[in-house]
Amino acid sequence: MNLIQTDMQGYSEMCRKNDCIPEGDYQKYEVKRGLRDLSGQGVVAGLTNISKIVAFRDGKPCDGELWYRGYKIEELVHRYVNNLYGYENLTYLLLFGELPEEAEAGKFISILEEARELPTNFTRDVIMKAPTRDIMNSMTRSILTLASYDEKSQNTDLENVLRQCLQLIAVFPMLAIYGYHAYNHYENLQSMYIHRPDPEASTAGNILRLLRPDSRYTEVEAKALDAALMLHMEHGGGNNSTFTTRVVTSSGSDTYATIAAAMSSLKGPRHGGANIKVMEMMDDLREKVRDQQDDDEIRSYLEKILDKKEFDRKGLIYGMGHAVYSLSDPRERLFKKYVQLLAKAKGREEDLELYMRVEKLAPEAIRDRFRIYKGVSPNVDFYSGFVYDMLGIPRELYTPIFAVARVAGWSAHRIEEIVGQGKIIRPAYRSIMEERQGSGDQTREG
Ligand SMILES: CC(=O)SCCNC(=O)CCNC(=O)[C@H](O)C(C)(C)COP(=O)(O)OP(=O)(O)OC[C@H]1O[C@@H](n2cnc3c(N)ncnc32)[C@H](O)[C@@H]1OP(=O)(O)O
Ligand SMILES: O=C([O-])CC(=O)C(=O)O
Repeated sequence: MNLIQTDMQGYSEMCRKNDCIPEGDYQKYEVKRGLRDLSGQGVVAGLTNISKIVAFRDGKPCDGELWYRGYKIEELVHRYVNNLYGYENLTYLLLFGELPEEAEAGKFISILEEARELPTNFTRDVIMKAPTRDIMNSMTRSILTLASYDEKSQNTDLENVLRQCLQLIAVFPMLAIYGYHAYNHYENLQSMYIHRPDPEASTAGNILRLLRPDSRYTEVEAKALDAALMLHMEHGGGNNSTFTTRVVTSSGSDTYATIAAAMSSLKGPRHGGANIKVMEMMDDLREKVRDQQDDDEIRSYLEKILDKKEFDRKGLIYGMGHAVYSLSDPRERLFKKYVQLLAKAKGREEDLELYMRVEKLAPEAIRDRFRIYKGVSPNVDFYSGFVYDMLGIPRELYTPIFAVARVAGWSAHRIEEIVGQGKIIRPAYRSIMEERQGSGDQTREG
């Protein structure tokens, strides 16, 4: 161990020297960094019928739009917000392409309820072992281990994959929350309780039920969480975790390995992991900014983040910016309405005011620093952590709750990839390597 540690600095220097690609080479070879051009338009990697994201109209940045299977997200959320089972109805929509009639929705909900069961002793033998604060890792381990309990784990026939996806969708809340309880007990020395899911409750209701010692929650709380799930379920084929799903599916890999890969992508702080980072950043801001009503002081703190002098020194203001959206992220706008309602109900108006100041000041600070051709605005995760906090959900579960929602979108994309019998996804990396021996033909792709 010591030997490994002492040598790391020297090896790192070698990596920095030999892995550095000069910035200008991307322009020279016309390679789009991050597979996107300066205006945020991505390299088109596939076709999908599942959802659509709009950020430009007639070549100009516009307010963002998100559509699931032909329906605007605003319409879907308004339609289902009082239904309590919005997440389940939209899972049906994403997977099968149609909104379910009432009876069909009831049947589908019953299927999910029946599937909400873990193999015998799975909680004791897998979830409780080696507990970790990193619940995304704990869930990923559980997902991979579930394969050992499935006799048809490797079978990629559509019917089997659908069954596996529905089972994973159903048990994701249990993997997340039981993983949290194990961590909270063994690492935080708190009491442990493992509630069984309530067959009469929705996914959102069950998350709150499994989490709380007394299993109680209000209808308003379940509706707010259901709305959060609906907003996080799907975001096109190109987002990092869904693209991972499509890439791994295209190699012919099994459902467990594919979803585990998507989990590993989602947890990154530039993707789904941003929701925890926003909360930590806001804590840091509260500590460092003396007058939280002073815009100049807040702006100066945000600029220090961009200078890598504050917070995690990565230079990022979390919850801001998006790879595709320009003027706005429609999910953030919708979320804000719930935030306002909840903040009033929970007496958190002061916190909300601070969030709204950062929401206004951060895009200005980023715009002044970077040449962002498409504009920068708050994204879906700017407010999501604040909502979860008001619902009493611990931070360790923020990204896992995103995963509970997004596994529906990943499943839809895995199925679309399988039905479409896509080719293996294999883009090229242009090699700028210098040959050191012999002459031979120059290899142009790697
Ligand atoms: C569910 C989701 O995944 S939503 C996104 C959640 N992620 C975050 O909130 C993390 C903070 N935001 C970011 O890191 C970025 O905005 C991303 C990763 C989401 C998108 O990044 P990009 O595609 O590079 O965005 P864009 O092309 O508009 O950025 C232009 C420049 O502004 C920078 N920038 C964009 N957003 C931010 C930000 N929030 N803080 C600091 N710099 C930023 C980019 O790093 C980029 O710099 P570069 O030219 O030196 O590479
Ligand atoms: O689309 C993206 O790049 C990230 C995102 O907002 C999401 O996955 O919901």
